[in-house]
Amino acid sequence: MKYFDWKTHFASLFRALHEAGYQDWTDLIEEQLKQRFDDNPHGDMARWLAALETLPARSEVEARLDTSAITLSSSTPLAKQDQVKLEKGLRGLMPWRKGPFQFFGTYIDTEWRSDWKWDRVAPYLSDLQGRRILDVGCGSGYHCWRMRGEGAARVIGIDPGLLFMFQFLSVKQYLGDVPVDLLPIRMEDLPDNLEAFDTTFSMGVLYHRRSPLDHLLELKGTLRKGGELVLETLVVDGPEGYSLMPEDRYGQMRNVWFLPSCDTLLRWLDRTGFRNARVVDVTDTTTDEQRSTDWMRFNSLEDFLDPDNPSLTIEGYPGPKRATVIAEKP
Ligand SMILES: Nc1ncnc2c1ncn2[C@@H]1O[C@H](C[S@+](CC[C@H]([NH3+])C(=O)[O-])CC(=O)[O-])[C@@H](O)[C@H]1O
Repeated sequence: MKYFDWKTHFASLFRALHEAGYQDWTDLIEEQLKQRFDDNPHGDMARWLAALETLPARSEVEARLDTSAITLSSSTPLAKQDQVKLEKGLRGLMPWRKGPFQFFGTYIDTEWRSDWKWDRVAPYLSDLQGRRILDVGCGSGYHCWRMRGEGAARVIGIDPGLLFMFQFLSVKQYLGDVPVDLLPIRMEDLPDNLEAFDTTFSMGVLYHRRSPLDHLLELKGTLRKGGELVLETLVVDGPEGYSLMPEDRYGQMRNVWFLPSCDTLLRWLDRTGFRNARVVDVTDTTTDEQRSTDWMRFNSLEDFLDPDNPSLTIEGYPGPKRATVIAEKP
């Protein structure tokens, strides 16, 4: 079994947390990472590590973090055998869901056009320059890179999906010591009331939580006073107070619990102590934004909608519509 040297990998994050006075938090994360990587390693980890190691070394890498595809380039062209290695390594990290990315000319057309979500959210954010940011449920870290591209001082993404972490590392290993990290942990694993972040994002996570109000309270606890919450989630049409709980799956997704109306969502934010909550965007998710590609060959949104009426999910619920809400912690 190949060993992932997580202590070395996360050393600069641990150092930064320690310097910021978060020693308890560091100890807690170290314990969780030890469990994930040493005590109970995922069965595919050796394969993912091998894929990562297959990626060819490159010098003088330049990154563009402010364009629709996170783009890595270098001044010297890739030799033929390195091109083969690059393709093999990146293919070894499939399925690629959140992106897109561009690795030295190889474009990863991910299942999701995550850049479209970013374009909907970004115009409404407080300036990210110099901010400390938490991105809960960050997937491959695509949006974490975009946040850094907007000048964030430190970005921490958390997501329990380990393949996402290896996809994230495929970018990060070319960039050296950048203050952007992805921790493979869940929101519930963070200490309560960290009050450490200027902006916390939770995009695409609330409907996966059985207890959405507790999720909002947990998010509030991560923010400093005056910090900003950016919440994006599935919503349904309906009056204040209304929310849909699917009988079982929603659009074939398991673990979908509450889909509130926008007004209900605003009330939830108000009742959990946020201020100035406002809906800044509501958009139907289309099969142009979420679809199967050469880099994610499983079924996608088109297969999860009613073939006779694509405005409904295959289970007969209203099709996916997502709202973005911004609010402050008083
Ligand atoms: N308890 C949890 N704690 C942390 N993460 C979780 C938890 N439960 C699920 N996740 C993670 O939240 C992400 C939700 S996807 C949104 C990605 C990105 N934010 C996007 O907006 O494109 C949306 C979707 O696929 O439905 C997944 O990567 C989960 O592993």
